[in-house]
Amino acid sequence: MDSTLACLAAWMPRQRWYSAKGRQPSLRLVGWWDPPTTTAVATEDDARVRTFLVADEGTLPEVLYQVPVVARPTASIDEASEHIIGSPEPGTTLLDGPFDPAFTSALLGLVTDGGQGTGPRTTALGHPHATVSTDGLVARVLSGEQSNTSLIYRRDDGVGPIICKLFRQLHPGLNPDIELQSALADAGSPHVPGAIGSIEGTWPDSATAGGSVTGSLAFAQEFLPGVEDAWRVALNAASSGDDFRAQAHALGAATADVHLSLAGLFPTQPATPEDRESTMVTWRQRLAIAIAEVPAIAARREAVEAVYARAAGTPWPAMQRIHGDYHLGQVLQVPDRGWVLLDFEGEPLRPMSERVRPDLALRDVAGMLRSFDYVAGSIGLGGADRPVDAVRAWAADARRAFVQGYAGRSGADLEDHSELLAALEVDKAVYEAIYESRNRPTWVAIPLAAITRLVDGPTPLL
Ligand SMILES: Nc1ncnc2c1ncn2[C@@H]1O[C@H](COP(=O)(O)OP(=O)(O)O)[C@@H](O)[C@H]1O
Ligand SMILES: O=P(O)(O)O[C@H]1O[C@H](CO)[C@@H](O[C@H]2O[C@H](CO)[C@@H](O)[C@H](O)[C@H]2O)[C@H](O)[C@H]1O
Repeated sequence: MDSTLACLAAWMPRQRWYSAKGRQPSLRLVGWWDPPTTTAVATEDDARVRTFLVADEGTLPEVLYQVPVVARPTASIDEASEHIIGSPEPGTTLLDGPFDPAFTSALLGLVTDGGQGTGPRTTALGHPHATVSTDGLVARVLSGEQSNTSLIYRRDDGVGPIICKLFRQLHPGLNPDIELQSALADAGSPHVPGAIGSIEGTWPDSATAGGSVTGSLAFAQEFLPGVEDAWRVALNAASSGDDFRAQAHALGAATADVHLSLAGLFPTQPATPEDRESTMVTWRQRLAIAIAEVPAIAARREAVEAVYARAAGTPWPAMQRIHGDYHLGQVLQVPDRGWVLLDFEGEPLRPMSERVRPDLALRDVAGMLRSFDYVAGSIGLGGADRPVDAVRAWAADARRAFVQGYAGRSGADLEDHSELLAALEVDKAVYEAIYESRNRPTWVAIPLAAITRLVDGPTPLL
């Protein structure tokens, strides 16, 4: 067992989903679950599928990771495979589960047919949400920069594609990605993919002797094939100088639609003095972390605090459930359907307990406004042919059109909340500075420049 943990500890730091970049994990085994014996995997005798739940005690608070592995005889493995985790005992090799059909078929079976995976004081319960045919579906791992691991299941003829997201970091409670998107899809919103099923886990609670915790392990949705995400669409448009105003306007309207739906499906509440205080505390704590990790921000500390103080002195709209980490990469452009939103998990750097609370819908508006600036910033970083001023003008146009689309559909007058929106934009840029310094240090210049610009003279809304 120890050697399995040692294999995982050596391998995890190289994985995109591992959050403590640059540091070896200090792993404790919390539990594991094996798929039900009814799934296809049971018939493959030389593959053993096991999903480990391991806590990294080297971070505060500790992070609980979900790590599916497949053990196969070493003799049957291609040594050059990129998906080898290690060899815990002579003759056995552990492989990264999402790249092995024994795991991917077991996962799909649980999500679409139901059933229960089990291990010591650990279970994985499948909750099918829609009836789908899984005949002939073959899995591949979605490549790219992701906090989780997503598998796309499809047939050669393109029939029935499904995407199943395996949550890598586990938290108690229903994951907001499942909670919000399933509710929106069931209410008939065209702005999220259809829900197909999920897996709920129960594992030992490290905080209470003998206690257990229940939380989400995986979520499967309709996969929308052959579409581009809004980041790619916007980047192409900005690089070639194409007009993006109509698309940005429609994106603003779709965002407002989703906010209106969420406000109808989940409770809303007026922003109490306690809500304001806790938001201010979060803003200040985030600023302190950002200054510690990106010292250049220190020179702007007072100016940032002044923006926060101005926002605190204005009326706030009601709080409601929101997307929580809204940016262009979270939206797909789908022909004949319009903009479709994904990934309602909230900001990965924020504690889950905060992400599931009612929040300011303007936080999402601010997130998308920052994203238009990122388009310009990333083109600038890449040394593009287009003049910087032209790309900045493109971003300003997109910003205006998005705000108009949002205001038109929601009926909200954003000018009434411009101080609050400015503070949320600054807070998002502060978050991004932390995120980039940890994950993409060469991009940190984008949020840094934005902080300066935003505090020196707030960007006009329109
Ligand atoms: N239903 C879907 N249809 C098509 N593509 C999708 C779908 N869901 C996710 N994707 C693609 O997968 C990427 C990652 O998904 P996301 O939910 O944002 O994962 P993560 O939580 O790992 O960031 C998205 O940016 C999108 O390109
Ligand atoms: O998609 P995730 O939930 O993993 O979000 C995290 O990563 C994003 C980067 O992939 C990051 O977004 C930032 O970069 C985007 C361009 O790559 C840009 O469009 C966003 O506006 C910017 O915030 C996101 O902040 C982070 O939480």
